[in-house]
Amino acid sequence: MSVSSSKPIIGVIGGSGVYGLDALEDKHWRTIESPFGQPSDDLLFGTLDGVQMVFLPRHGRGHRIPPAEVNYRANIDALKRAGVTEIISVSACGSFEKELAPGTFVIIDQFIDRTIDRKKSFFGTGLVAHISMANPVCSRLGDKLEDAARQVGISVHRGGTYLAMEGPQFSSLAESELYRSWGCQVIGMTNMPEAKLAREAEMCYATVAMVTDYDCWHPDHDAVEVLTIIEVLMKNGEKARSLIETVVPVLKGRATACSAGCHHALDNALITAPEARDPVLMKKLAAVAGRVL
Ligand SMILES: CSC[C@H]1O[C@H](OP(=O)(O)O)[C@H](O)[C@@H]1O
Ligand SMILES: Nc1ncnc2[nH]cnc12
Repeated sequence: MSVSSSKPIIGVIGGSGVYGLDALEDKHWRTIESPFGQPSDDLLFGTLDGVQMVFLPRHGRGHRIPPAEVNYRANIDALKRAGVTEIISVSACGSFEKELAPGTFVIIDQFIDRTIDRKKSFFGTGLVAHISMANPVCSRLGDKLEDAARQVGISVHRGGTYLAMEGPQFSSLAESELYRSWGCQVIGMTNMPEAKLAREAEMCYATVAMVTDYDCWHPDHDAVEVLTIIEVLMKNGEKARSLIETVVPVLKGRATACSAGCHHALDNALITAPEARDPVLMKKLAAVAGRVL
């Protein structure tokens, strides 16, 4: 069945402090295997307002996995195998702007990828693909998230560039100042290559970046500390939950493929001649790229 004729299945990737989704009905955890290795955890299946939902804790339950060791390919592949059509990434971030105070939710529209040691593509030797990342997130999903956030009274900022750093250490003052001078709004360690892989897998992807701190550039914050971040996240938990509960019923109305083109990202992306394609890699790509193989 093509995405356009199937019902939306909403995936939520929970970042730091978000390890479950209490609002789901008929919840059950299920292991999904991926040829790309082990996902961060089992996937939590359930429904919300009649919509099928799949939740994945990015760092695993108990926060076992650091940002650079998350198997982003296995996570996205597993969500695709579970039938997910749109992904909402809920992520903690530091802020580079005074106006984006802790507690603000930023609906990201751009990324700068400064991660260095992560597998960034499902494709490779034997099947090469080049997708567009000019507009790296789904604007349709972003619109719905913005509306829902406003509806439930969240302090929300639409648009912003997320600098993805390697971590796990927080940035130095010089790095923080550099990223500010580049015009970035927020910083985190996880949304790359996650967003690239979601695009390759033809899934809508949008990030709700929850500001937890001002990073180290801010005169009042000479250091970023995990305890402060978690404290802010816990305070935001309720807001994040009501955002999800409000946006999901709106998303269930989609009757055709994503109007922003996410579900057809691989149209015209494969460059390897059919006779030169590696059958082993093609088999691995059955879920991610099956529509065009
Ligand atoms: C716990 S602070 C640093 C940690 O939090 C963010 O994770 P996530 O994006 O999964 O919410 C940040 O990217 C770091 O991985
Ligand atoms: N200041 C920061 N830098 C990187 N990742 C973060 N996650 C939350 N706050 C962060």
